[in-house]
Amino acid sequence: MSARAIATWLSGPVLRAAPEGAFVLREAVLVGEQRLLGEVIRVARDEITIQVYEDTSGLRLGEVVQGTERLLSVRLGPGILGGIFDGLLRPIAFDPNDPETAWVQPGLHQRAPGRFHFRPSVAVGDRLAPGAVLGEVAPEAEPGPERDLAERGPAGSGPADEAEAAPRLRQRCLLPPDAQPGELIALAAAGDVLEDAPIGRMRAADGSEYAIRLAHPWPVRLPRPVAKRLPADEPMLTGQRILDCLFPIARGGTASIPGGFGTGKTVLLETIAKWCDADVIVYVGCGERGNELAGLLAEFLELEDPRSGRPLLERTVVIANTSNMPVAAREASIYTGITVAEYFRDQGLDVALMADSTSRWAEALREVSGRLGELPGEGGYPAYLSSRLADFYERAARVETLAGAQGSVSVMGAVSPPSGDFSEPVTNHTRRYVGGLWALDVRRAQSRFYPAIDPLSSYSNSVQDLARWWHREGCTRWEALRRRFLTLLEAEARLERMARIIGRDAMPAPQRVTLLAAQLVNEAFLRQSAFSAIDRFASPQRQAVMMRLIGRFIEEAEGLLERGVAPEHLAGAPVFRALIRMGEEIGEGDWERFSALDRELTATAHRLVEEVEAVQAEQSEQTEGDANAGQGAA
Ligand SMILES: Nc1ncnc2c1ncn2[C@@H]1O[C@H](COP(=O)(O)OP(=O)(O)OP(=O)(O)O)[C@@H](O)[C@H]1O
Repeated sequence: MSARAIATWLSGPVLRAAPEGAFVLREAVLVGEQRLLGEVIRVARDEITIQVYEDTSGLRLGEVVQGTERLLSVRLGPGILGGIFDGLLRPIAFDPNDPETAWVQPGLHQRAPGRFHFRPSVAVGDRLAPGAVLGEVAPEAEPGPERDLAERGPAGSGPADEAEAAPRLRQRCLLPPDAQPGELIALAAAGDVLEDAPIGRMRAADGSEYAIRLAHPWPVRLPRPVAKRLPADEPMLTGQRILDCLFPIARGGTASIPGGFGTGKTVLLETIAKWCDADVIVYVGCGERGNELAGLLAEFLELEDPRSGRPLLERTVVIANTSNMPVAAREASIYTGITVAEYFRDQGLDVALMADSTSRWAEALREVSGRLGELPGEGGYPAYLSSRLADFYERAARVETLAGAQGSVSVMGAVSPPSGDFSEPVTNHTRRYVGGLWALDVRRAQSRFYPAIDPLSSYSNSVQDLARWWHREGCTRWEALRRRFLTLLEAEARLERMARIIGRDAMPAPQRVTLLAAQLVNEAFLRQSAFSAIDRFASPQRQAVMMRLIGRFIEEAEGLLERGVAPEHLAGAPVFRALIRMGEEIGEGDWERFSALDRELTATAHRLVEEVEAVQAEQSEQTEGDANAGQGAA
């Protein structure tokens, strides 16, 4: 019999209750007649404290709190993919064409079990370990050919311009990771089944039997077990040049995106969600404005998956907890998001999780902590803020699953520091747990330079590991060019100050070359509009070609300087303008135009040298003539 308790104190989403029976920490509870979902967050001898994840406005003292004898869990199953949920994985009503639901509506009911086509890959009599693959699952409506995700195309192969859509992706059904190992004693034949209906039976070593289903519950705060963690040595490609080439993260890596108001956090996360080379996208909208999220959902509904030609939403899970939804549920949405991501990872998939914004989650922690009367730490946040952030980011990894497949969860979290102050606690603590920092700069955003990532305060810890990948892909100079670009950008920051004082023209020629090269790196490479039809995505091949071309320009500019060509001559040449515009104008696969640009650069360099040599020859002829004339006169 589950325990019950009587509410004795209420404050917003937090309540205290006198227990009648034993509760355990993190147990899910149902509060009051409305059976609002809550979680036990503190257990004392004669009092339990509960955080309620739903609107508590109607609650009164004396309400009954019913224990459930299980930890706060979500039901994971194939029906999640393509869905839009609240923080507790209940479906959210959203249809942009229906004015009633065009606004994100909080979910009130549990997800109804979906019907799926199950094709077993094991047989009765097989001995199965936890996490074993039982078979494949496809949507009932579309039993046609599916795409096996293990057979996915080359990494970052870019948008599919072929008109025909690839088959829908195929999911796998697993024995839950906490199931008892044993023998499969019954199994349904291939056919359509409800997610919740038994598809077979297992007999454990102790003789006990249990049913297996397509869906299984999992406690959100408990990381799902894996066989082992693998080194993160493959990039998580985003299609954004500044990220993939200057501040890359690995599959299974983490990045934080701190940025002041309106600097482009949401657009950047959305762009990555659309173009990154993950199999499954989990997008957690945590405490963001409802209309912003509704806009994102409407866009996702329409968006075609560049990899398959199918709707992007089909391989996306959106977990939305807008600012008008109960504040405590932000915590649930973060843990639910990462649990869902791990569920797909365990099927041998690469998952990218975007959380926008972790600051709203931290604010929720602060609010709940305040109501609990806990001693406030830095910035009013609870002392455990740092460990909560660590718990979240540490669940990102590239792993070998229990079934022996490889999968990964990469996590990218936006941080919204008040007044853009990066020394505030959430930004500061997050920095300690992430492998990459993509710092958004207000000045860049104000000058509409997007993505507004500041190359001087951003970093990546994975450069050396990923350089080997670029090398294997044929871009052997990736690391050297990356270093060159960053050195130029640093030098530019120093020289700009001097240029403002004495004027650019008064600077020595080598410094003017540095400024010119840095201008090209910025304008041709780092600037990349999320809304440009051609440039919103760049494949690694296109990034490598552009990187090499800019590298060539820098070498030519330096070589020309030695031959006496002033940088202004190069800046005035049509090839410089063409290079600046190449991202906007030369699309994927148009390698011939890039080669033509390369040839034009060589031709321009020759022409400029010839011109200078002609002038120099003319000058020396003139000097000689003057000297002869002088001698004659003497
Ligand atoms: N990569 C980009 N390409 C083109 N435009 C961009 C890009 N990033 C941001 N913008 C422009 O900047 C505006 C603000 O961006 P966004 O809403 O993402 O900022 P934010 O940091 O999420 O804001 P908030 O602090 O309100 O959450 C966008 O509406 C868009 O016009």
